[in-house]
Amino acid sequence: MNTAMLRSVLKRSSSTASTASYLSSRGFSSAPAPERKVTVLGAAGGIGQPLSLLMKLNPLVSSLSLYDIAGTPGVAADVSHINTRSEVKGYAGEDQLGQALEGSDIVIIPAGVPRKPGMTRDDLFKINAGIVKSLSEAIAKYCPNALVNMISNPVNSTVPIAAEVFKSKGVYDERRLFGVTTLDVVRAKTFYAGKAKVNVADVNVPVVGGHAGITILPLFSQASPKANLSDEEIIALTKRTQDGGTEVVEAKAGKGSATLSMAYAGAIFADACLKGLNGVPDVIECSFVQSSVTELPFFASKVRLGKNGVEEVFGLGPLTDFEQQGLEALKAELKSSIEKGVAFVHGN
Ligand SMILES: NC(=O)C1=CN([C@@H]2O[C@H](COP(=O)(O)OP(=O)(O)OC[C@H]3O[C@@H](n4cnc5c(N)ncnc54)[C@H](O)[C@@H]3O)[C@@H](O)[C@H]2O)C=CC1
Ligand SMILES: O=C([O-])CC(=O)C(=O)O
Repeated sequence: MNTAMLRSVLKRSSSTASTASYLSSRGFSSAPAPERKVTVLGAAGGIGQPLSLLMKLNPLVSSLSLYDIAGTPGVAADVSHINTRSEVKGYAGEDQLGQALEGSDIVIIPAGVPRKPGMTRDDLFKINAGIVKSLSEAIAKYCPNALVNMISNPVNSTVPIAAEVFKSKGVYDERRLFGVTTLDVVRAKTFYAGKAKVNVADVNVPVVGGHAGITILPLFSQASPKANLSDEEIIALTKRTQDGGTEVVEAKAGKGSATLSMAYAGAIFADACLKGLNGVPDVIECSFVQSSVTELPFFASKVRLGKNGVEEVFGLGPLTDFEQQGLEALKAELKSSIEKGVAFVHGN
């Protein structure tokens, strides 16, 4: 995939018309893009490898730093031969983590264990909470101003863990911490396009709430282009979006969870963050961020990305009765996942 092809892929998947028009009419190919360092933590993993590939294809990246506990020299050597803008460096093991992070504008975190059939995302907490805590401590030390894109599950808890670590180190800026929920949006768009028989490239669907089971709430009433779907079809689409991760976990039958679609979604979200940092106007994506949209301290909704990360958190807009019920139903689980993350950092 050359730069033009990548741009066309990103254009097609953009959640906003303005982002799409930026890509088509105001791309950085003619004007030099600023230097940007992107670091992937967990770069040798199932998500990390294809995500590193996609970030290597992104012309907005000048330096690509690939870190894992092992295996990164090979991934970095491989990816580094691709003839695109960024310079690639691989770092393996904790003593190289500082170097990997220093000067990062964006840190993407797909480090941690994935689900096996029968597990919930919360079952990953035991292992991943500790991984995310120690990586967040390193980010606080080496690149406290970076935008953090949290992919590691359970996102509903790992984002609050990172927030508490950053607070404890005195570097928390709520505008710079994101739970990556883009895969929920990617799925909602795909499933909606199939059911509504519309061109998937034209589809937009906001997905709000969190990133696990019923906390994933797609707002199909706000989907565009409009389609005349029955209540039963909307219920089925909602359930399929909520269970999208489990669908992949079961199909992989013990060999992990979504990696390729997640790498794609992670690349879309990081690209949006880069554009925001670079001052591109009206870059809007859904993300799990600190929020006052509901009474919960973190919540996924549409956000506007800018030079400092989150510039604006959008409200939910008008909801149908079905969506309103879904919103009320998700709150208890999301609240307890957030509290579990906070409690983990404070040792209780
Ligand atoms: N937010 C989302 O929508 C999604 C999140 N995920 C989550 O992403 C995570 C990663 O999934 P996969 O890539 O499939 O798993 P994987 O097991 O294939 O890769 C994880 C990588 O993390 C590395 N790692 C472990 N501890 C580390 C540490 N302390 N520092 C740096 N790297 C470390 C491992 O060495 C491995 O290379 C899982 O928690 C999974 O549940 C997966 C799909 C979607
Ligand atoms: O389902 C999982 O465990 C991985 C994930 O978050 C997703 O695919 O949405």
